[in-house]
Amino acid sequence: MTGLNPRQLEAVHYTAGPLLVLAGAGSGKTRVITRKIAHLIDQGGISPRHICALTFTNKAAREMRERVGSRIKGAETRGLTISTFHTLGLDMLRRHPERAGLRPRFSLLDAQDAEALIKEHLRHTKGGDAFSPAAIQHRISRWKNDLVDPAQAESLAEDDFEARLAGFYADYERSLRAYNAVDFDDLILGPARMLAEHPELRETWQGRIRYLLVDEYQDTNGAQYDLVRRLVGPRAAFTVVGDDDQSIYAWRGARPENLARLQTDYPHLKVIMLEQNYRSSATILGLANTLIANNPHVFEKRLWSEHGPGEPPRVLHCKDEGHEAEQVVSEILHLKFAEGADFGDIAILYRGNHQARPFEKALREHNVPYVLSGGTSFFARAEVKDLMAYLRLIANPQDDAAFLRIVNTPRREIGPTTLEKLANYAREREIHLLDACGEIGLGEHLSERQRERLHAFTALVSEHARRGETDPVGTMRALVETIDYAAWLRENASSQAVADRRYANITDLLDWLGALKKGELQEKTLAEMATLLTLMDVMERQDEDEGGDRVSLMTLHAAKGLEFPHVFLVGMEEELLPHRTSIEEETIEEERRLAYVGITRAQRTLTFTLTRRRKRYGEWVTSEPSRFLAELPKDQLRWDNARDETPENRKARGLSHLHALKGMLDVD
Ligand SMILES: Nc1ncnc2c1ncn2[C@@H]1O[C@H](COP(=O)(O)OP(=O)(O)OP(=O)(O)O)[C@@H](O)[C@H]1O
Ligand SMILES: [Mg+2]
Repeated sequence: MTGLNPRQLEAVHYTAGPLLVLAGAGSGKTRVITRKIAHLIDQGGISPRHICALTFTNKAAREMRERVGSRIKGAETRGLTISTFHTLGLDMLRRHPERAGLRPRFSLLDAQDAEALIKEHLRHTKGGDAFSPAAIQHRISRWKNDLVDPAQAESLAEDDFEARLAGFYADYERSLRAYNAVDFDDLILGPARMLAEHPELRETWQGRIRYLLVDEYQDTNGAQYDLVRRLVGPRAAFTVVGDDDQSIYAWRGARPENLARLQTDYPHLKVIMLEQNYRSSATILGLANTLIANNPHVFEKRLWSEHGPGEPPRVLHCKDEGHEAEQVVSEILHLKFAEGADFGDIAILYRGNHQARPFEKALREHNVPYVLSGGTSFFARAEVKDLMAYLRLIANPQDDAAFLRIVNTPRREIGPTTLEKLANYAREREIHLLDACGEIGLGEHLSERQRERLHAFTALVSEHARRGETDPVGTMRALVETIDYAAWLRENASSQAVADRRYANITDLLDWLGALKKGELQEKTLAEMATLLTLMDVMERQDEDEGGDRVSLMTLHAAKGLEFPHVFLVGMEEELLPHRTSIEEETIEEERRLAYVGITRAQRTLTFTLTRRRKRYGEWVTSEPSRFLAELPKDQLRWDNARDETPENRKARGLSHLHALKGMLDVD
C-alpha cells in the first residue's frame, strides 16, 4: 500500500466498524475508497461479489472502476459492484418489481417525460394553468427525496396551496402506477421502501453487500441516507467519504447534515480527517481556502499542500461573451502549442449549460477537439425522442413506453384520466396499451368521444406500420407531415428560431435514417431498424464521455470529484456565479461552495474570466464582477486586461502556433 499517508492508511485498514472520512478537496478521499476496495479483496478476504461502492455520476463510477482495475487484476474483481445510486436502485427494482408494486418490464420516465405528464394533469384540472409544471415536479421530487408519500404530503400541508400541490402529487403517482412506470426519484425511493417493508428482502441484500462504500457522501438526500442505512443493517460495515464544503445539491434535496446525523445514528462511528491536499499548487489551494472561510462550518478542517506556489492564477477581463470565448480558446492554443499541454488536460467550467454555446463555437472555429458533458445529446432532445417513439411504436405495437410518449404528442385531447383507465384496463387483461384501445370492453369505462380519439390514434399507427414494411423512411417522412409536427413545435417553442432549430433536428434524423437505409440497414425491416437505432442511442450516450485528447466543457456540478491540470472558470460575474436565483433566495453559501469546487479542480493553472457586458434576452447588460473574486486575496491574482482580438494579432497568434508546431516537429 504505497502512495498513502498514515491517515489514509488508517482509513483503508479500519474495518472494525462504521467509518466516516471527512476531508477537503483533493485530499485523497476517492483514493481511500479505491484502495480500500482493493484491500478488502486482497487482504480482507471479502469476495468482490460482496463489495459495493456507490457514487453519484456515471462518469465518477467509470473512473472509480478504472482506478480499482489498475490496482487488481480483472478476474479478481468479478462480481464487484461499482455504480451510481440510481443504477443500483434500478437493479434492485428489476430483481423484485413485484415488491415495489410494479410489473416486470416497467418503464422509466426521464425528467422530460415526468414534466409532460404533470403538464397534462394541469391542463385537465380547473385552475391548473396557474401552476408551473416545473415547480410542481421539483416539489414532488423533494417529497420523494424526503420519503414523503402523497397522503403524508397532504396531511403535512399548511395551506391551500400546499394541499393543491399534494393533490397533484397524488394524481401523478396514480398515473405512474397505472402506466407501470417509475421516475428517477423512484429508483431510490422504491428500493428504500421495499427494504423497509420486506424483512426477508433486507436480509437478502444485507447478505449480499457485506461491505459498502460511498463517495461524495455530503450529497446524499433523505432517501439515499435511508437506503444506505437499510443496506448496511445492524452490522454497519461501511466507509463513507465526504466534504461538507462541497455540498452542492441542496436544491435537489441533498442533506449535508447527513454527515452529522451519522454520528447520532452510529455512536461507534469512527471519524478520520485528512489534511494534505495532493492536487493543487499551494497558491490555488490558498485561494480555495480563503474563499470557503467565508462560509460557516460544521467541521473545522485545515488543508495544506507540499506543492510549491506554482503559476499565479489569472483573471481575464473580457469585452463580451464572444471575446471571452475567443480569449479562452487563444489561451488553450497557447497551452497546447507553446507549453506542450494535451487538450485532455484542459477544462472549461461554468455555472449553467447555456454558457457553453459561445465556447463551443469558438472551439469549433479553431478546430480544437472538445467534449461537452451534461449537455443534451442529439438523441436526448425531446423532438428526436418523439419521432423515435413513433418509429418504435410503429415497429412494435407492444412498446407501451413509446405509446405513452406520443399518444398525446401532438395533442389529441387524450387526457391523463382516459389514459389511466386505459392502462388499468390493459393491465387487468394483461394486454398492451395499443391493443387495448381497440377492445369493445373499453366502452364500459370510457365515453364514446374518448374511444374515438383512441381509435384515431391506433388507425394512424397501423396505417403507417403497413406502409413502413416496404418504405420505412418515406413512411416516417409522411408521418411527420400527417401529424403536422412542425405546427406542434411552433406551438411549444418560445420563438420561431427555437422551433426551426428543433425542426432541423427532425430533418437531420430523417436524412440520417435515409442514409442508413441506403447503406448498412438496406436489408432491414422496420422492427430491426428500430432496435438498432435504440442501441445506437445507448451507444452514443456512452460515447459522450469517451476520453480522447479533447478539451472538457462542463458545469461546475458535473466537475465534482474530477481534476485537470489547467482549468478555466468562466463567467465570474454576479447573477451567473452566484446565480441570480440564489441571490434572490439568499442561498449564497451554496454558490460559494460551487466556486470552491471549481477552484479545487485545478492542479497547475487556474484562469478566471469575466465580461464587461453580456447579452441577456437580446439586450446588452453591463456585467458586474462576482463577489467571490473580491473575496480572494488580491496579491495572489494577476488581473489581465484581455487583448482585443484584431485580425493582425489573430494572424500573429496563428503564426506563433505554427512556429511552436514546427519547433515540436524539429525536436522529434
Ligand atoms: N497519498 C497520496 N500521495 C500522492 N498522491 C495522492 C495521495 N492521495 C491522493 N493523491 C492524489 O491526489 C489527487 C486527489 O485525490 P482524490 O481525487 O482521491 O481526492 P478527493 O479527496 O477525492 O478530492 P475531491 O474532494 O475533489 O473529490 C489525485 O490525483 C490522487 O491520485
Ligand atoms: Mg473525490
